[in-house]
Amino acid sequence: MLLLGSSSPTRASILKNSGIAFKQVGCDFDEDTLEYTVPKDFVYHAAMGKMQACESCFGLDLPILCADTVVTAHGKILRKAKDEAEALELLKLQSGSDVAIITCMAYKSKSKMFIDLSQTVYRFAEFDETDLKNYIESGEWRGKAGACMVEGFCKPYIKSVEGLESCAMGLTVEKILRWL
Ligand SMILES: Nc1nc2c(ncn2[C@@H]2O[C@H](COP(=O)(O)OP(=O)(O)OP(=O)(O)O)[C@@H](O)[C@H]2O)c(=O)[nH]1
Repeated sequence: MLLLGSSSPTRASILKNSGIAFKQVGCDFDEDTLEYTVPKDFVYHAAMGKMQACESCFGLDLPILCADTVVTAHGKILRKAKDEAEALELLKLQSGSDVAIITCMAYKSKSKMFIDLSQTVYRFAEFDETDLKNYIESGEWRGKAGACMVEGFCKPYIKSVEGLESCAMGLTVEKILRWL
């Protein structure tokens, strides 16, 4: 049993589908306090910040797992959109572009700690305007880095992929299975 220090429904479903026993708890860490502009630095410090916050709340009686994910396109860090206009802007940056989705995970127990920083690179075709409009109206983009949904809206537009889909969705579960 581990503590998933995350409010992410996607991360919870990834663990559930992989058969890993967990309890989901929230941890209070404000990523907006981070000023890193290099995507890998950002996700690393965000994941470590979440881990520190969780450990100070819950201790290590159960191992803790935290993670952070960003999308990058055209050298920009794309985080979660606040509203429809921002979601459209972030998705237009990804349309017809190469996009890297970077996830850093931190796992800590009383006896060991693992950190994994992985990325999955997609080459997307141009998003269809009507499809994009319907996706924005659906609200499915909410709570997702870059408003991106590789298993949903983005899937038909994938021209090539290098890396794991689980990493792109926010939890590189294949790595976690080796840690447990
Ligand atoms: N379903 C889905 N979720 C995605 C995808 N890409 C990123 N995400 C989610 O986008 C969110 C990235 O924001 P984070 O700040 O890392 O995590 P969060 O959702 O705020 O949750 P915390 O772990 O509590 O910080 C995570 O919930 C990821 O699971 C995707 O392609 N599909």
